[in-house]
Amino acid sequence: MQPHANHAGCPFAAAAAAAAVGGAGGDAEPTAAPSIPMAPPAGKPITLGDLREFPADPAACMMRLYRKHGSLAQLRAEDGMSLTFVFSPELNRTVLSDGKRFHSKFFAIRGSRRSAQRRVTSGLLTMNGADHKRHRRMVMEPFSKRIMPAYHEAICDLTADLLNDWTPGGAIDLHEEMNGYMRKLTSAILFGLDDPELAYRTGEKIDRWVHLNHNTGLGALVSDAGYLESYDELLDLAESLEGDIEAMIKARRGRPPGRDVLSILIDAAEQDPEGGGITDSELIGHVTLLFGAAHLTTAHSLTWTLFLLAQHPEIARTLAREVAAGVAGDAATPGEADALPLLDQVIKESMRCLPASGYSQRLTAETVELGPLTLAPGSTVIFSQYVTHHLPELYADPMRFTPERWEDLKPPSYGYIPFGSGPRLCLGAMLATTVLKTVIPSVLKRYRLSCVTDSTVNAKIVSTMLGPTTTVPMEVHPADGLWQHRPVHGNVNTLVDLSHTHAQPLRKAA
Ligand code: HEM
Repeated sequence: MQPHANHAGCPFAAAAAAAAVGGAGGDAEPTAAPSIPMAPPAGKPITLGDLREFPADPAACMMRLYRKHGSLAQLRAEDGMSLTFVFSPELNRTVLSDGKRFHSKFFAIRGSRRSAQRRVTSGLLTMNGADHKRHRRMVMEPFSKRIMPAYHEAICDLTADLLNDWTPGGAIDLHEEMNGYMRKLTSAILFGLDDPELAYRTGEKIDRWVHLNHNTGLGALVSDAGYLESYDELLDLAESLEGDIEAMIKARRGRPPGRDVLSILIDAAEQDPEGGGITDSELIGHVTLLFGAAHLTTAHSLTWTLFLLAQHPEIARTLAREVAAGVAGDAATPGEADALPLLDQVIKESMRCLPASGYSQRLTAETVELGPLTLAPGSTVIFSQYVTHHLPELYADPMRFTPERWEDLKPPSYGYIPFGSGPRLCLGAMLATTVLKTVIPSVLKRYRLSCVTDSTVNAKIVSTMLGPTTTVPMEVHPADGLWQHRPVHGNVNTLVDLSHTHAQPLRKAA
């Protein structure tokens, strides 16, 4: 049993924070233990401290390190274990574009070699080099542009169901609504619409499994004896999950090709021009990863975008007008959505201010010199969307939600990375953008949302994903254009500046 192990550079890296602190393990190259310095070596961007500061509050910890050291920083513990952070576009490029020296590693808990846990964690993120390249080409297939219309139909149907359940004058927890919506949508897109209940149940299991991976990782980190129990539960759940997905693979093989991701993947694997295809256990790993990668990231992005609109009434009102003028039916067609400039700016700005993927990480595959730092093989290097997106040299007044900045802003490459960049660029970016560009206009066509006065909205980067840790209470009103700013409490105010937003001017009305 190996609950302490390594992690992936992905929003799905459920136990990533814990694993990052756990350091190299699993089947990684061992990290050489450097001698223990009593004070940081002079001239090096090193802070000596407790590595648990990082998972305790990743955004605050990274911001502290950035303020102290600038774009390269290392947090080093007394025992010599360290986490190295890069924040600038140039250093992001160094780390993200070089898959040979900077490996992705799936999150900690891989299970023993023949366990179901090992197989469900055998997705793209455990692969590097030629293996990753070959599998990525096959896994890419269901996310190509020509397949998007099939998903758009499912997105519209489920959006209509969601919005039919809201009533003007009623209240919702936006966080819960968006999570539930994305669980249904991800299940439908991945596993098909012909057995939505089985698809949804499997989705629920994957969610639970992701959650347990995180808890088990953290439990191991803080030496909580309870983690052993959750580790057993995790292994049981992995077996049950594997059984469900195996049954679905078997059922798909007996049928004409379907339009869900699983069917397209089975097909792509059978036609792999290089031969080799995808084994069933690799398929199980890919599908589990895809679910985890898609669900919470997109749900958080939806929640943050609608929350930020409710906090910025001028922008919401102008966007609602743009939508009313540019969308003929209840839901925007892809063509209509692409012709809404403010919608595009709002989504870009929301993913800049509150990026659903707050950081990701790599492991050095060999000794690497990074500025004045020498990193031994197996060292953890973290890059952060949250910090890079708040660099004042890239984004004026970075704490403010200002969609109109995107009218003429062209950040340098690797300076705006909500979906990562380089050889591991998010495969679902187009799908996630289609979801955002369909759901947001549909909500605005039917409703106006306002935050509940004096409610508390807290947020944190958990398992690499920046999402709410509380409810996000909203009042639902008819689409009457009367958007109002209602202040909220909570630490979301430390992540994005929500003060005086009602007075914020919008330079150009749509
Ligand atoms: C708003 C929603 C999303 C965000 C913010 C997001 C973000 C990211 C980021 C930052 C990475 C790169 C991680 C790294 O370099 O370590 C990534 C990778 C990935 N994402 Fe997404 N993602 C989203 C939605 C999706 C969806 C909908 C899917 C698929 C259904 C998906 C599938 C993947 C996969 C498979 C990878 C790994 C690619 C590889 O290693 O080659 N993501 N995502």
